[in-house]
Amino acid sequence: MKFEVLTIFPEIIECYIKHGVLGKALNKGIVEVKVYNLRDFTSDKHKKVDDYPYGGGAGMVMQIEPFYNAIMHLKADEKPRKLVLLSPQGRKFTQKLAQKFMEESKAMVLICGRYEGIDERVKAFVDEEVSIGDYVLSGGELAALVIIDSVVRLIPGALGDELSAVEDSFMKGFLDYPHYTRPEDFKGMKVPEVLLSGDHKKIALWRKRQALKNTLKNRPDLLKNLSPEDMRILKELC
Ligand SMILES: OB(O)c1ccc2cc[nH]c2c1
Repeated sequence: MKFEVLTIFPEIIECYIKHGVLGKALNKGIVEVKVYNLRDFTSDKHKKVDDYPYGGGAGMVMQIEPFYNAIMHLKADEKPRKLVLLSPQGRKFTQKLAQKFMEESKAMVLICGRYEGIDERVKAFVDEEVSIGDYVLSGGELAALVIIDSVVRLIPGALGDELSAVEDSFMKGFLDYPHYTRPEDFKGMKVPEVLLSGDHKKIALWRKRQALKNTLKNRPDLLKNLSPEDMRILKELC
């Protein structure tokens, strides 16, 4: 899987991808990330990427030319790639969309805007417009990193423990169960006895009950299409 990121702050992307799961996946050659500075695709000596909005209003708007030049540069190799614009107006990014991107795209271009937005005409050159959530961000770089991180975790072999990709919350349709590790007693805060019991059946049931309890409390919207067994457990909790 190859990601090509268009941004005016390449260091934001380059710094993050060196660490953790992404760093390991890069070292394994499972994923490649190339970052392009939009300022390298400008034609003036000041490497200008924004200008005042037509029609007036506060802030600056990113100009189309650097985006267009960068996209044409990438497309010159005529290889297929999905072009995704990160934008507050985009469709909501979900685990399901991450799975779709991983399954359908060998290469993705993640286009990061900043300022008050980008020239609307850029959208004529992209395939999708995606938002990671309903909150104000300073730019698309964080959204691009969220997409890269969540898609890479789904690539077979990207994680040391394949199970953790399946165990990650949202994959199962509800939130994760609580996790504990040593020490067993921290200032009187003890690890639940069941986790020390060695009874894997009991532990699995406890974890499922806790996951459903957390989901019911914080994200009841996720509680759809439960199995009859999960529904039975949920009813016990209500
Ligand atoms: O909601 B988002 O995912 C998002 C994406 C890109 C930009 C650029 C400026 N604010 C943004 C927000």
